[in-house]
Amino acid sequence: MATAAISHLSTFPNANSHPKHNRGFSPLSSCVSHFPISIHFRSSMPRGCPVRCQSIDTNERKSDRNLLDNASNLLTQLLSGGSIGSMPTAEGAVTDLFDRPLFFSLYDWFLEHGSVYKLAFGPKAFVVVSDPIVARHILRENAFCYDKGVLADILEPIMGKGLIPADLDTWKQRRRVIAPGFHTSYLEAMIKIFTDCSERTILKFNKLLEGESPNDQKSIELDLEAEFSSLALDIIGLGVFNYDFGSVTKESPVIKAVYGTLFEAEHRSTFYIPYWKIPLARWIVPRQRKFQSDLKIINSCLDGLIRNAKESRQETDVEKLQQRDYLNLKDASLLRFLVDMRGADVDDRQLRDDLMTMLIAGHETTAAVLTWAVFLLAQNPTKMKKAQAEVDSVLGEGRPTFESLKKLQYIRLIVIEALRLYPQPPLLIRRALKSDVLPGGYKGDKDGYAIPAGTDVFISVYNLHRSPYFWDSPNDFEPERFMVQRKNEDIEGWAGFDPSRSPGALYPNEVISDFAFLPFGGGPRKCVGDQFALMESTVALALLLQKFDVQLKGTPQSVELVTGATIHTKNGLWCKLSKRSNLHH
Ligand code: HEM
Repeated sequence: MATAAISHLSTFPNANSHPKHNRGFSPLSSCVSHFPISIHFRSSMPRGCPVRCQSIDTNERKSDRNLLDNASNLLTQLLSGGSIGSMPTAEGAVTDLFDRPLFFSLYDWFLEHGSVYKLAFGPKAFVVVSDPIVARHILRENAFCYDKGVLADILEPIMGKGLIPADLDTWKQRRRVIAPGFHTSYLEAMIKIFTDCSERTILKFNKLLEGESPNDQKSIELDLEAEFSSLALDIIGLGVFNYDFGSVTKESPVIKAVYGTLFEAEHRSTFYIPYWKIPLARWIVPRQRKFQSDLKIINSCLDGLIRNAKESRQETDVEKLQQRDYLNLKDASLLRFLVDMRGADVDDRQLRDDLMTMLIAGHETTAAVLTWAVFLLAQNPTKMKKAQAEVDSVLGEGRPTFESLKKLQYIRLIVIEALRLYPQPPLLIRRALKSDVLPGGYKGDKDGYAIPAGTDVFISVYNLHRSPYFWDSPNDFEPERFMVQRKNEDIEGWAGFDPSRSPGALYPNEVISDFAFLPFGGGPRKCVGDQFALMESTVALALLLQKFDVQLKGTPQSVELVTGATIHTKNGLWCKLSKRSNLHH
């Protein structure tokens, strides 16, 4: 049996001032919970473990166990958690949850207990999955045996019946209508929007550089996480409902309301008691009153946009809609598509839920990808230079197009590698609607593991992406790893990496890797915006590197991680930005 297997994908032959830090909000206000979790686990990273989470000595942890942990495990055995099958159990863990982000602890227990284990947590137990074969079973093969569990409860007040929390009937209906909206001509038109918005950000940086002391100023210090957040907000507004937040350059009540809502989503995902469900809480608790008022501001903005789109409706068949001349349309947005589609009439409330869901789902996730890509590149100057050389040779000083994106292979792989090391969200959440038998997975029980209806499952994408069984040097930043093809010969039930399973794919995905790489989930609930987000990140990163050299302001260790759902920094990604010294156009 091979111990370590395959980490590589082949080349793709066919692939030819953010509210949180500078607008007077709390540092958490930018931290969108795309898919939040109902356990409080916000914390800083362990000292000396900034980027790479290594396993902590098990004995040391066991001796640290305290009463709380033991009591919690006893409870788990006595109550519902004890009824979850025969799998290994991670015990004595509760204190770990408070010291650092949950996904770090889940990684250590994965190495200790294997790729399917039970996490005893007070009266509840969760099954933690870190194996591609088991993930494939839950997400694809038996997908409709699971729903989103606690996630849906938290998101419903914000997203209503949008795709992420929607019940199965609504989901089926809306997914069929929304997914075709992300067709190729739409994505090509979006590249122009990604470029326009990125250029606005770059102009701002240039102005800051030339600003106060035009002669001396060689570099500026900036929180790039905040800047990426503004950029991603502007892009999602234009792409989804043709609304320019203009947040790169200004503040507005709507922008503040968006961040307020995101802040509340994160708060809810990390707070034990859902006090907001108590009658009258929404009127009495000040932060709940603020949340209601933020929602009202966003909703009335979205309602206005829906009204306008409906007034100018031109009803057309889907095929005709996809053939429109997107590059020259004044409004190429998804809202236009959804409103104009023949036979897809929905009430305004549903449309608003759809838009809100995409606004939230597509904003901080993409900002996080850019943040970690820069964080990783800044620590690897040779790779940064290699990326810049690619941008110079493909783009020169020009703007990206769909064609040039195909040639920016290294930039695309940097984006992908950033998503491997920092998946957003690091955990996928499911609840079993019926009893099920999970496969044992690699090195697991051959008979699998029976779980009863109601079992909460975490698929740890973080563990999958850093699994020593499926990746070489799993904690290293190696975008090149995706360019080497190797076949799996040793792991039964896992098909290995094979790009021919997804011909023409610009980016490695879960099909090519047979669920070892899951940045956008998989199966029927897979992200609808994956190509949008990947192209957006590629364009923004390419344009940044075209113009600037980036260094971290402090040490990598000083960048502390926190997570509500996306992995983000505690105090911003402070960088030094200077104009490229090696421009050779
Ligand atoms: C890098 C950026 C992004 C990442 C990492 C990401 C990740 C994900 C993941 C992992 C899921 C599956 C969740 C699950 O199975 O529980 C998902 C679902 C979803 N994402 Fe994204 N996403 C990103 C960007 C976007 C964008 C730009 C949009 C829209 C414009 C979007 C819209 C959605 C929607 C609507 C769903 C729910 C799909 C369904 O249940 O049918 N996402 N995303």
